[in-house]
Amino acid sequence: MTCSGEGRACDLSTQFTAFISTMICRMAISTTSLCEVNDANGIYGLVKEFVELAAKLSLGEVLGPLRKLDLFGYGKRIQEVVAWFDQVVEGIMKEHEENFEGRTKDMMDILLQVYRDPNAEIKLTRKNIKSFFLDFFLAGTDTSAVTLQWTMAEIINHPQVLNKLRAEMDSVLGSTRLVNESDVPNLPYLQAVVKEVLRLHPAIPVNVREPAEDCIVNGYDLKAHTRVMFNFYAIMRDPEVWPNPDKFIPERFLVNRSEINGRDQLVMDKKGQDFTYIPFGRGRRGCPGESLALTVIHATVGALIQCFDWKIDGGYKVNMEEGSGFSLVLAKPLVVHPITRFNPF
Ligand code: HEM
Repeated sequence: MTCSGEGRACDLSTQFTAFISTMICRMAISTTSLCEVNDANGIYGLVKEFVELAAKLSLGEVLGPLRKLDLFGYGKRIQEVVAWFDQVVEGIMKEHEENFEGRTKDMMDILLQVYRDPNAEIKLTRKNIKSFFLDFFLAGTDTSAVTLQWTMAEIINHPQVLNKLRAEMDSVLGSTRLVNESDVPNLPYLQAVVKEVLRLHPAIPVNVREPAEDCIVNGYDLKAHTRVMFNFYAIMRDPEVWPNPDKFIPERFLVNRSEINGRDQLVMDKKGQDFTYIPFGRGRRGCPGESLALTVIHATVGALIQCFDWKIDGGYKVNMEEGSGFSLVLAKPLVVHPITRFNPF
């Protein structure tokens, strides 16, 4: 709203990262003071550095026995970052232990309760809690933020999709109120758009698994502890499964109109319920944040569509080039001009 009021462009990439990081911090530790995206010593800064170093370290594994020498110093730096993260989270834990009266419980309070409970079914150590938070921030922030970027980029580049989304929202919500989470089941086209974005631009394009025992997968013998890489990106663009695999076609997830409540509606197709569609992985180690991520992404995209028109400088399309990093990112930041069309505040 501020960018729109001042008639200036807005860097949605940065805004989405800040938004998701703030949301996760609020849920996890009820504060946002340690979650500034630009604070190198805050939680997000540490997690970001950890990811970058971890990527360099895995690359260093190609050095074989030489990696033990830590030629580039990444191993030493990662230990320093982990020690600093440990210290920051220890501070948050102490603060939660000292001031828990009269507050709504957050995720840290619940984990500390289990840690203190001598009869708890699962014994948690302080280290377990810290590792959990590292995993949670690592896996939860960038993934949702980049999916929001790709979704807005695809919508801006496909005006016919934007018009269809607006028509659906107008018919379900009218023109006087903002979308909220409970509306999402009634917005199948919005769900299909996000689904198609996750097919084309999975936040985690490649995944690694390591079987604990010898096993056979698809006719291949795998020895225990063999690292296997899964290319989610290629699986979800397989032309044998997905016609026009590189095209953005949300309708592929919808079946023909049917009569529901006396009104014509689009209905979600079952497509994507198998191993050909796996943006969140599958099985025991599948993403535990899937429903949280989808809830936030649907409501956020819905609100951005309702409230603004989006213009690119010079009227060009968004550059969809892919960048490199832990998550599949847009190579260039998504900088756009929002023009207010509905202000619910
Ligand atoms: C669009 C957003 C997201 C995408 C595309 C995504 C995708 C994934 C994928 C592909 C995996 C690996 C699954 C596997 O190995 O089978 C994963 C794991 C994980 N995700 Fe997500 N994720 C998203 C959002 C979130 C959020 C919001 C959270 C929590 C706040 C979260 C927490 C986790 C955790 C903790 C793991 C590790 C699970 C484990 O190793 O057992 N994710 N995610």
